Amino acid sequence: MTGWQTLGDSQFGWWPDFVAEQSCQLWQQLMAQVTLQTGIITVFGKRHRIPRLQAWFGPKPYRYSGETLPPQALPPVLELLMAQAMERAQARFDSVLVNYYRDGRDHMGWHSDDEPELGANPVIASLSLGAARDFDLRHRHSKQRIRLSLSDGSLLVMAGRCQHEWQHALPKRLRIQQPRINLTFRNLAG
Ligand SMILES: O=C(O)CCC(=O)C(=O)O
Ligand SMILES: [Fe+2]
Repeated sequence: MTGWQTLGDSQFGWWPDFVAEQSCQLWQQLMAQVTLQTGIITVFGKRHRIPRLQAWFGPKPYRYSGETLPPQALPPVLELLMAQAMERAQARFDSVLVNYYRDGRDHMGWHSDDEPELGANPVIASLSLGAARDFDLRHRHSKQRIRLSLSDGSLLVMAGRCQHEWQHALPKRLRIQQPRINLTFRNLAG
């Protein structure tokens, strides 16, 4: 399944070979141009280290679970990838959240990207490099589940009412020892 697919009022786009050039070259450019940070979230008044590293680039701050990442200009490699992602997704992006999963212990829990600053029906493009990881989708009401494998060089786009109808997660995979980079392109400008 390559290209767009509609499920209810949600659209999913999938391009497994989105990265045409050498993905290891891209990996090296990202590592040279991006400073990764340990994120901290506050849950019930307690501060926790998030189970991955991250970096935020865009004209506005990014707020999540009591933490704020300041605005930061995109480095050249991310400007280029963002332009390519906009063309593919047929959408406008101005920001990117970089997630770095050091190994299969790093993960991301169930959530929707439904922060008000993303707008009503945000288009989010997710580019993956490195170790392939399972990506789970769960319908909020029917509880239907879909599992994708986000492979090296792939682009997944979530559009339409995706963030209302579905939650997603990147589960732990303890056998995986290689790292993975994920870039999620978003639009905060409105
Ligand atoms: O790493 C992934 O594929 C998921 C990232 C994600 O859901 C997010 O940044 O909101
Ligand atoms: Fe997400």
